[in-house]
Amino acid sequence: MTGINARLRLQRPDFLLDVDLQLPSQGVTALFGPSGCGKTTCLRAIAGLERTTGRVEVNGQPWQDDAAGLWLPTHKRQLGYVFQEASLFAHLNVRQNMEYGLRRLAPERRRVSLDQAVELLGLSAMLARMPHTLSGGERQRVAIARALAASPRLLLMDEPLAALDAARKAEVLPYLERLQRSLDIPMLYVSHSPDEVARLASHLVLLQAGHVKVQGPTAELMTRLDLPLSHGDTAAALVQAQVLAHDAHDHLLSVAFSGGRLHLIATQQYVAGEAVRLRVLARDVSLARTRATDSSILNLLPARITQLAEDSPGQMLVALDAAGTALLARITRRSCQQLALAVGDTVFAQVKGVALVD
Ligand SMILES: Nc1ncnc2c1ncn2[C@@H]1O[C@H](COP(=O)(O)OP(=O)(O)OP(=O)(O)O)[C@@H](O)[C@H]1O
Repeated sequence: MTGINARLRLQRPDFLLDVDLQLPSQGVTALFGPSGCGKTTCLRAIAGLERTTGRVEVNGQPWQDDAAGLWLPTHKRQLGYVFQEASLFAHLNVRQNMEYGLRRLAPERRRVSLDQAVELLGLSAMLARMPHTLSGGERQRVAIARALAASPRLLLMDEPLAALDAARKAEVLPYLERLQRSLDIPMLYVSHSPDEVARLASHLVLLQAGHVKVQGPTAELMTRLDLPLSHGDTAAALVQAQVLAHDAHDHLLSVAFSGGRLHLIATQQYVAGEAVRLRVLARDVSLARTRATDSSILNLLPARITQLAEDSPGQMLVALDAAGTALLARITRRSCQQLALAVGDTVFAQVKGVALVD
């Protein structure tokens, strides 16, 4: 069976983990939830670092099956584990650190070469450097490359960016995005950051007090008003679109998606037909009853209201359906009342800002 299936149960004095995870065989799945909900425990249990009852199967390979009396120790599970802090060997340089991870790996099990890992994480210029001479972000890139070079069948990442400052995070994130595009190794990624989840994960598991609250495609769960990701300043919708044209003079990229056309500023060149993923923040979307013709806003989309909910005092969230693509708008309660918005109404979504995700 393909995919990752993990049925895990662990009773601690004050905590019960009881989850049944069914994750896709490719791409990044984010494990998201409040502190103490069991994210790290899940990862450790899948890695065999924590003994739980249940069953773990990774793309057809059983790692644990209580019914069959099977429990593989961690070193027999072909996995990579990246922690918050890169735990590199201080006395080994970058190349030696990476080679260390390969000692146990039989040549026939190699699916990612050392060179490929070096290339993917942009490490070629620092192979001879010692860990203490690297920045936090560089150390973390080495730790990820080391985990990859061991050719894992599953890459487990426990808040790999959490110990980095904003600038270093911004430096490492593109490498992670590249990994999920270039490799077919599934990744399970623990994060507290809605921004990271939106940028990296195609699938999402929301954990709450040791249980799965919901699991499914990220784009879908991010726009459900009954779930936490749709609230707050980072609330956003993900839009799958196709490049129509790129105007190099105005740096304006025009894309098409199910709900119509969007225009955004992009300095990089894009080719017509290219698939792009966009993020539209709820706070960048306002609503109008009629199609404004004298607005500076280029992006105006007809959409149907599917849900309304209070976000914070005085603020409302409006979930929209733009011909099959979910969008979110955050507007004031006053505007909502003045426009007398109700579920089922057709409105015009004025989109002030659109960001390219990859
Ligand atoms: N070694 C341990 N012994 C006993 N209880 C533990 C142990 N490790 C974690 N716990 C408890 O198990 C629960 C789940 O912890 P876990 O670290 O998996 O949560 P988390 O979602 O990863 O949290 P955070 O986001 O803060 O890292 C918590 O109540 C925690 O206090």
